[in-house]
Amino acid sequence: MSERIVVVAAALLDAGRLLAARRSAPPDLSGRWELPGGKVEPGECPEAALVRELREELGVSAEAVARVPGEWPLREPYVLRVWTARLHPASAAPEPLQDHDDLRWLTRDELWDVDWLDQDVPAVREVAGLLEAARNTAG
Ligand SMILES: Nc1nc2c([nH]c(=O)n2[C@H]2C[C@H](O)[C@@H](COP(=O)(O)OP(=O)(O)OP(=O)(O)O)O2)c(=O)[nH]1
Repeated sequence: MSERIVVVAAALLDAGRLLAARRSAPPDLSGRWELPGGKVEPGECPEAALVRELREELGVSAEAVARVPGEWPLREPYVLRVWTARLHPASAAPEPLQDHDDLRWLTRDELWDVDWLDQDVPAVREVAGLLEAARNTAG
């Protein structure tokens, strides 16, 4: 039986918009859009991994807010878990420093304008529900 490796990804939210990142590698994923993140290292807690990946990949200072319910299989042995996250007030703006070549802040109505990785679609659907609920609460 193979060990599962958790990939943590951020639904980084700001003013009702979600950050989408376009992968620049590897070739089979490049050009497709994902939630930024990466593999949890041995002994690391998932929220810390998320903060580390966001710093390395986007140059931001951010924090995990809440787990998005669900877990989605990626290619073996990886599984995807998603947290909502927010930028700290003093954070730099995200830049595609590593693994990505473009970033977009998407409103609820723009969420499906990018070509998400197939395996990310169920996770993005969950996040869409959260954005919808937030919009309804905000009136
Ligand atoms: N970060 C991220 N990875 C995803 C998503 N969807 C998806 O299939 N993946 C895959 C791509 C990779 O095979 C794996 C995570 O790899 P990564 O390259 O982001 O992880 P990492 O930063 O820890 O990379 P490395 O240290 O191995 O170079 O999960 C997603 O939404 N976010």
